[in-house]
Amino acid sequence: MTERFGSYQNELYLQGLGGQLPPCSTDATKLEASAREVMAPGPFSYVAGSAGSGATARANREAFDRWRVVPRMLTGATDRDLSTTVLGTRLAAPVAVAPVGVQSIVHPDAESATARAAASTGLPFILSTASSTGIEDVAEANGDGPRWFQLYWPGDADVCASLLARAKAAGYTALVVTLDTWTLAWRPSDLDQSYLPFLQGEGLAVPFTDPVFRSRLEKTPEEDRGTAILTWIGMITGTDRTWDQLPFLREHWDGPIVLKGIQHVADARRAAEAGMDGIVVSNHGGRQVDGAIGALEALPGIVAAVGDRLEVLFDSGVRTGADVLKAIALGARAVLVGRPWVYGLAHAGEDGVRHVLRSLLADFDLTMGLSGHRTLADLGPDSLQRT
Ligand SMILES: Cc1cc2nc3c(=O)[nH]c(=O)nc-3n(C[C@H](O)[C@H](O)[C@H](O)COP(=O)(O)O)c2cc1C
Ligand SMILES: CCCCC(=O)C(=O)O
Repeated sequence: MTERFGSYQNELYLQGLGGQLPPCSTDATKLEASAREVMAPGPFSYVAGSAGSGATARANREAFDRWRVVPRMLTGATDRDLSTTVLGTRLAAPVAVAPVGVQSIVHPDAESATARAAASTGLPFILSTASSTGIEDVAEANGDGPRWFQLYWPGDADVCASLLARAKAAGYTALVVTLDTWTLAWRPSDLDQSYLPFLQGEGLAVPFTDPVFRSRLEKTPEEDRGTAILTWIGMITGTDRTWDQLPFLREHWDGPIVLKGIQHVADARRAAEAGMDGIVVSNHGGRQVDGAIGALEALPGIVAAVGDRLEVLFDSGVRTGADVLKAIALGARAVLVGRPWVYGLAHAGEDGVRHVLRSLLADFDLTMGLSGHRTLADLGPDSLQRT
């Protein structure tokens, strides 16, 4: 499966000849500034914001800057193959669309637009439990595209089992269990505006369409949206989870299971001992623990400790093709990308998401080639230098 992602560069130049400009910047580091212009203040600060002082979000970017690519020449890298297999899913490139909740606050087409854009670029779409579009509706929009399901683990075991059964039946092949957000962090940008996204718009379709969740309510979500939302938030936050509870997930999910939000080597080892199929080294894009290490700083040690026992994925701060290259060179099997495509969604719905994803892939493809790497297997610590 060789795909020329870099050809998007020519496509954009040619479109320019016809007077057509891209729907938003091709530079993900500029998208935040332009998204501020097109988004309402509450949704913008929710998406762009981070925990506390923002130190962790900054550390994520600084961590990428500390590593530099050392290009090689005359390696035959004009013909590249970026494909790989991640969690049993064959992918044209090692990139996935990170789970992001309540996308209806960003664009009315919400998760369906993102799921279509992901499918058309061949990247896995990861549906958040906190989505504004339901499990089955997103699966329909995603069509034949690869899709995984992200779980905020509800305290109510029957509700959890019901969500997992629906996700499985709707063709989501891997389960991504997010551990780092069992309650929301101190997020001053949201608090300054008293803005809680879950209370906006039509509500949360994943639980609202679930028969078991609905059976727990005195009034339906249609009759009393506020109580339904608060009941749901109560179910997915504050529950005391420990390592010994992971077998429950195995009992109810027969595909690959990945733990998202791992930063400590000891936790990575525990995930491997618990028989997990993978982990996502992530600090939730700096949105949870203020003052945490840059996520990329955690990656090499974790790969050294467990890389031969489970698949190590990575997110938090990926913005450019070089960032993808660096994370893969440091041992990640694939990266997840969050905010950049959310800004694409804000600018131009499905087209905006597709543009951001295709731009990242093109940048990655060209950077791979120009630095002399033909396949992902060519990447390793030798490709980088720490500055
Ligand atoms: C607006 C927003 C909502 C998010 N919602 C979820 C979610 O529902 N579930 C989840 O596991 N992670 C969620 N995340 C975290 C992302 O999956 C991912 O870890 C993070 O965005 C990666 O960092 P990046 O934005 O720097 O790429 C959210 C992130 C953002 C920005
Ligand atoms: C409890 C759902 C939290 C959504 C999320 O993950 C985020 O805002 O970062």
